[in-house]
Order: sequence, then C-alpha cells, then structure tokens
Amino acid sequence: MFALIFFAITFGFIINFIRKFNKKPEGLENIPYISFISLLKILWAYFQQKNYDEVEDLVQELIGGHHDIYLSQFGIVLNNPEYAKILLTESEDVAIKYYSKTDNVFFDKFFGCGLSLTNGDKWRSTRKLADSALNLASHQYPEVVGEITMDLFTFMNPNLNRPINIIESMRRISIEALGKFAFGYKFGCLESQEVPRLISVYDYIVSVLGSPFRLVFPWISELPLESNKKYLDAIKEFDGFINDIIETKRNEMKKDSYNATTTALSVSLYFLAKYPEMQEKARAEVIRILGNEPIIPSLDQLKELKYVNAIIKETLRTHPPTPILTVRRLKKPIKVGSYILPINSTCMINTWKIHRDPKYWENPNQYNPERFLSSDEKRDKFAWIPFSAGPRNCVGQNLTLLQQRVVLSMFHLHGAFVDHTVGLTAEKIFDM
Ligand code: HEM
Repeated sequence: MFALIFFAITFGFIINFIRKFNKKPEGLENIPYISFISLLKILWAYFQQKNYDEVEDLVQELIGGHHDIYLSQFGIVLNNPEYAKILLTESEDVAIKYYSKTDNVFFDKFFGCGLSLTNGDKWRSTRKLADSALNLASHQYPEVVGEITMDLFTFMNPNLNRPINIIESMRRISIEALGKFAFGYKFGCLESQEVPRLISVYDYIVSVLGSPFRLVFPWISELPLESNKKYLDAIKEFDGFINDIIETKRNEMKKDSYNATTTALSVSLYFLAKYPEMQEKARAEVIRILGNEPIIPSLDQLKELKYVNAIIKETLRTHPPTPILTVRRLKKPIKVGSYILPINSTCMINTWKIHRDPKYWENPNQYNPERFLSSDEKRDKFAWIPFSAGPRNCVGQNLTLLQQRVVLSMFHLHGAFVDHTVGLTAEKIFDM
C-alpha cells in the first residue's frame, strides 16, 4: 500500500513537471514552440554527437519548417537579420545582456565578472579601457603572431612531410599568442609535444560547462557530487595558475576567446586543403603582396590580402564560432516583425541560421569566398554577424582578424598543404 502511494505521488510529480515545462508561456502563443518533449529529442541528438547542422535541421523539423522566430525552453530565438538588428542595437534600458547574474553556479564560478559578463557603468568603463588598450596594442600584434607562427614552423620541422594535426597546431598558436600578448608569458606550447597542464585543465572545465544536461538541469551543479567537486577544484587550479602569471589581468580576458580563433583558423585551413584551386589563388595573392621569402607581414600588407580576407569571412559565415549569441533579457517589450516580445523575455540570436538564410546568401551551404569579393554587396549588414554587432560586439574582433590573416598568409609562404584526413568534415572540426 505504502509503495503504491509512493508510486502515485512520484508519477503525479513527473506528470506535473512535464506539463509545467510543456506549457507555452502566456503572451507568446503565436510563436512556434519547442516543447519540453521536443527539447528531449534535441538533447538526444546532442548525446548521439550529431553535428550542429543536423541539430538545426531537427529543430526545423520540430517547429514545422523555417521560421524567423521560435520559442524554446531557453528563450526566444531570432533567426532573421532584421530582428537581430532590433535586439542588438537596443539600449541597456530595453535589452540587457543576460549573463551577469545567472543561476548557474558553475558558469559564474568560471567566468567570474569579466567584461563580457557585466552591465551598466562597470561594463562601460571596462569596455572603454579594453577598446583603447586593444586598439593601441593591435599595431604590434602581427609581429607577435608572426614570431609565434615562425616558432610553430620550427616546432613542426622534424615532421614536415608527415600529416600534422591542424586543430592542435592552431590551438598552440592561439594560446601562445594570447599568453604573449596579454601577459607577456610563454606557455611553452611550441616547445614540447605535451599539452601543458593549464590547457588540459581548461579543456576539462569547458567540457563540463558545455554539457547539455547541465544546461537543461542547472541544479545538478548544486548537488554534492564527486564530479562537482572535481570541477570546482579544476577552477581553483586554473585561476591559481593565471593568478600566478599576473594578478591584475585575470578578469580582463574573455576566457574562451582563444578557442574561437582556433576553430576559425582550423576550418579555413581545412577548406584550403580541400579545395586546391582556392589555395592556389590565395598563395598567388600572398606571393604578389609579400614576395616569396618567409617573412612576417606588416599591417599595410595585411590590408591588401583581399582574397585571404574573403576566406576568413566565408569561414566565419559558414562556421561562426559563436553560433547562438547574445542572450538578452528584455526590460521593456520590443516589437520584431509582427511579434511583440514581452518584458522579461530571454532572447537570443541564431547566427548559424542567419548565416545560411537563402534570402541573403546564394547557395548558402556552399563554401565560396568569392561572395565577399564583389564590390556591389547589397546584403543586409546584420546578415553577417560572427562578432555580434551593436555596443556589445566582440572587443577582440580586430585582433583575431589580424591573427588569422598573419597565420594564413604565412602558411601559404611556407608551402602547399594537402588534406590527409579520412572522413573529417568542417562540421566535425567545428564541433570539437
Ligand atoms: C574568431 C574569433 C572570435 C569570435 C568569433 C568572437 C565572437 C564574439 C561574439 C559573438 C561576442 C558577443 C557574445 C555575446 O554577446 O553573446 C564576443 C564578445 C566578446 N569577445 Fe569575442 N570573439 C572572437 C575572439 C575574441 C578575442 C581574440 C578576444 C580577446 C582579445 C575576444 C574578446 C571578447 C570580449 C571581451 C567580449 C565581450 C564584449 C562585451 O561584452 O562588451 N573575442 N565575441
């Protein structure tokens, strides 16, 4: 009897839980909706390690085709450049960046209160400082990245005619560039094949943070589990390490910024290896502007590399490292198209979908840098937003673009490279 009552209560609790989560919020009835059950299907797809494109196709199937807007358990997702423009250009009085106080202990513990996570006066003053510091320093950045790329070639030299792991190499460059630039510190990633301890700790933290289950059930992080303790210890170790390098710069850097540059560079190199005709065209441009000697390009020379730049832009279009961006909480209702989004809504922008919208991009799934070369580009400015836009756009945009131009051009000067991979795709690199 007792067991029966227990079973009935538990069953009732589960049904109530599902009904509560499945219910569409009031005021948003006209927006296509991903129910809790559908969300479980999406989680299942993640669990099966489906790539980003496949998950997006599943979302589309679940909401019955392409929609400019849909509602999920995490908030309202905008898939349209005009809607993105409205949200991204709103002031803080209307749409506030929604990270500053999450309920996710795990997230807050790692990201602390750095520039990307603050709002109001604190954000304004830090952003002003960061903008001018990065602007000033960006003149030296090509030299910094160039020297590190030379170090990479020396590091690779013994294995020159053997396949190299390009993602690992780009990662080593990006970490060293960040270390040298931000802290004047050498991590030693280009001295030994071993992955430095700091990096393996960082990878572990990111893998826990990225777990879809923790996103859906954030309370898991509050439980007294061994895995939670391990995570908190890893953060202590990571922060301790950074503190040891230099105390004051700790919170100024966006801790995941080097990852985005690594992904972008790896995807570009993958496509260049896959399409030799593009590689040839890029190499011809690099040799025309830099000559045939292994040199570090100057800022002026980098500006002239139009085709290399188009490759970088096309990669950031097809594989934007932040595919869903800018979570905002509405402090006042806003109107996008025919929809009124109510106060307190959580909104985000689906850059991945916007970058592949056939209304703005011809053959959107085709990798084609040429589309960025034509001078009569009439496309909506908000159809290409890998760095977001408006006041909260990426502060490191110029820096990463410089780094990518330097590395790609120096790779072309170093020699031809071919695709040695079997079954690797840009999607797989992107999901790594
Ligand atoms: C390919 C490389 C990169 C991409 C695609 C990228 C993308 C982005 C995006 C989309 C945002 C807005 C995020 C949001 O609102 O949700 C952002 C913000 C930010 N990024 Fe980047 N980023 C890159 C590299 C970097 C680098 C190298 C740095 C550091 C030097 C950096 C520092 C920041 C900071 C501090 C913010 C927050 C700005 C603010 O809130 O005012 N990023 N980035």
